[in-house]
Amino acid sequence: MTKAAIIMGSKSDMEIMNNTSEVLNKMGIAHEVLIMSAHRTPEKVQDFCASAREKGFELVIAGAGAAAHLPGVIASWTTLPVIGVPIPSSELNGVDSLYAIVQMPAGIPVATVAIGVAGAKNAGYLAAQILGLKYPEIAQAYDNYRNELKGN
Ligand SMILES: Nc1c(C(=O)O)ncn1[C@@H]1O[C@H](COP(=O)(O)O)[C@@H](O)[C@H]1O
Repeated sequence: MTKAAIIMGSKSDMEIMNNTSEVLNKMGIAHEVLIMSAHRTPEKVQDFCASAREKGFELVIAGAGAAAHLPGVIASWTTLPVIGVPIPSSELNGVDSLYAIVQMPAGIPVATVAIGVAGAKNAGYLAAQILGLKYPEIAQAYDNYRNELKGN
């Protein structure tokens, strides 16, 4: 059953956010990949958030670049946990998106990971750690991965 949503502000973010998909697949986490923008398609964001929990989503990973309001806006519309991935898509190379995503006001958190590919991968692993609290098979997949790392 689908547990996570990967959302990005533009299809131009896909190359980086594919890294999150790959990790979720490796961890056995069924997910949907969606494109929507707090700036360009605000109603789509609101509609998604309004029904996300009842559709079975348990966690949202949101990637955006430049003035990256998307993760914070999603966090404002839903109480599901939101992980934010800063995308280096502008002249400021993702520092703009990092600051936009990480500097949420108290009370409305977005769990912010590093800029770019490393952050996109870590968003997937963090999702596995969170969902692993409920699903033993996901916890096991993440443990297996960590044990693989020790072999390198
Ligand atoms: N930060 C946002 C939002 C948003 O926050 O709602 N919507 C699109 N974007 C970002 O704009 C960048 C450029 O997008 P285009 O390549 O489509 O011009 C992308 O990195 C996207 O995430």
